[in-house]
Amino acid sequence: MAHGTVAVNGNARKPKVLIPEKVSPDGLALLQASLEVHERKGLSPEDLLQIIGEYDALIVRSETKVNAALLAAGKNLRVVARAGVGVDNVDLQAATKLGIIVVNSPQGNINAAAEHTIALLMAVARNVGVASASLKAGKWERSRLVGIEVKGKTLAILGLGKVGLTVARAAGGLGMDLIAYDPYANPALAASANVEILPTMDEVFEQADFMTVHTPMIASTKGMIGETELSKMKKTARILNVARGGIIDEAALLAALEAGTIAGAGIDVFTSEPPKPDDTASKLIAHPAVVATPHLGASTMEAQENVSIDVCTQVLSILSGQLPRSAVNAPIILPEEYRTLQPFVVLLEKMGSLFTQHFSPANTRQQLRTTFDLTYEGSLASANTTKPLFAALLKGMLSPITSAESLNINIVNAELVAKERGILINESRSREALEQEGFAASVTLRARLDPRSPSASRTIRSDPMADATNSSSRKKKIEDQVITGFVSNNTPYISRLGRFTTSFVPEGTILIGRNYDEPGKIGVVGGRLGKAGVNIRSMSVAPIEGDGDALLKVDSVLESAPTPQKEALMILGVDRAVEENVRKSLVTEDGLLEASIVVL
Ligand SMILES: NC(=O)c1ccc[n+]([C@@H]2O[C@H](COP(=O)([O-])OP(=O)(O)OC[C@H]3O[C@@H](n4cnc5c(N)ncnc54)[C@H](O)[C@@H]3O)[C@@H](O)[C@H]2O)c1
Ligand SMILES: O=C(O)[C@H](O)COP(=O)(O)O
Repeated sequence: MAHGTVAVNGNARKPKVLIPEKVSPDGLALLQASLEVHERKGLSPEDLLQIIGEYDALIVRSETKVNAALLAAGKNLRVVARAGVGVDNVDLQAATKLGIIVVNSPQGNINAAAEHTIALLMAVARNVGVASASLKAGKWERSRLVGIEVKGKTLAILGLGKVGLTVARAAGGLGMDLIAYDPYANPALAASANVEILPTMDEVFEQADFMTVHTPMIASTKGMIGETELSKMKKTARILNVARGGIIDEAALLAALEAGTIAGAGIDVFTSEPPKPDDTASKLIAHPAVVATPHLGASTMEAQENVSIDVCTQVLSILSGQLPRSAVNAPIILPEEYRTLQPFVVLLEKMGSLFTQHFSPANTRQQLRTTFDLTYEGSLASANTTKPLFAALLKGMLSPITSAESLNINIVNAELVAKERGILINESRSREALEQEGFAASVTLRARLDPRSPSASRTIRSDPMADATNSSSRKKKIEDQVITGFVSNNTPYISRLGRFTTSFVPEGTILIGRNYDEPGKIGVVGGRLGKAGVNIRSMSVAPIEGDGDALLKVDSVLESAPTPQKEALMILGVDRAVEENVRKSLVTEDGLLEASIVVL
């Protein structure tokens, strides 16, 4: 059915859309012809709950709390559109369960957020806020309000994604030197913006005259700038946050400003918005060295026009049965492919996430590899399409480092997203039968060390010989970052991880430990986990792949070990999160050589 009408009790009616917040009229105008558009600002949550049942679409910004109760009351709701990026105010899980598509506008306000960052940068450098307040109070304080210039100063960018790069280009125009920390940044894009990517966060904090934060707000970035990080900054340094409240620990920032260990801050976002009078954020806002704005990053006429047109176009698409451009929770797989590919979609998503978490820079002290070989083996080599598998792998790879709203990956946009992120995945098919292994199909993901081809983000080779021909010349360049998986009885399994053969279900919180293959290791690890209140639910021990007796020769750290020793991998499913100090406590002479925690 077209979006012109929907059938209610056999009677056709125009679909209805509710807009309870200020959304630019430019997009709403697109809806008027075919939908009944109701702009109803100032509704209480109770009012909203009362009327939501009448509507087919809901368009919001960040203030409306689209919680599970509201979604459940929305009997006719097919789409919730967020006119902006952040979907923190939408219960995504509940929406997905109810089959309601949530869309957003991931690009529409990037420039506005970047320009706002530059506004805060200049305001902090030149005391614009204090000076304006002082003048309005009838004072003329020229000597007290001497500022600094930004030209020639070092701007450190934490998170070199869409906003971070736009800030970099503008700040480069102001004559600033640019450095960044972002383990997952696209090096080519960084170089094109004259940004030097530094390998550690410490170096970035030490060198910054100005630091600006543009990471997503996810578990790994929450409070990532605290007392320790701030103490590494120059006393003359200033810090900016136009990303999300809570990435910088507000109490630590206030303490650093009060102690004079940093010189100033420009803040647009807060842990709780609007901050309550007793919140630390309110003390921060009141501090004379702080320039603060009430979450205005996206508040420009242009950005509001962009996001409004973007989401309204998507509302029209969804109501007419088409795939939207930026659905936060859209299905990766079309119904007709569901039966055959769905279990492998799950496997590939898990493999991608496992790759990022296990082989992440935190564990290996290396950057995430950005060129991969993905081989479909056995019956999977004859699949009509591998697009959903490619999309699932990419989604899995990015999920541990990306907020939900930026993770809108589906079969329509996966290749483009990979290209934007600088991730090159070469797909190939190998029809060799796998029957002897006990399952019909498997998938192998292998990271490459060799220089990457800059052109395509997805290439497919169906000739298995192509791999064989090149394999010997490439062998030395390919390192141990390999994962193989298969599906049995609709359950995904990992059968190889790095140099180790294994068999485990990638599900829940898993501790992966590499150790010398000696008695007593499991006892040591189990004891230390037990002491920290962590129960082991499942366990498997994996020898080195292909040759359980192989001696350790490959790892550079261990090459320098006095006598080569056998190694094994310990894979423990645990019942709760393992704190960083507990993980570290496992890496000792009598314990593990290396430990990573992954959540799958
Ligand atoms: N104030 C506003 O009104 C406003 C407007 C738009 C966007 N935002 C916020 O700005 C932020 C950036 O948005 P974006 O569109 O550029 O996102 P993005 O996903 O394009 O970029 C985020 C970058 O952060 C990097 N990153 C992830 N974890 C990291 C870590 N631990 N250390 C260093 N880098 C890490 C990622 O690799 C990525 O390059 C988001 O938090 C977004 O919600 C705020
Ligand atoms: O997530 C976003 O898009 C920005 O933070 C802006 O939010 P807003 O639409 O409430 O201004």
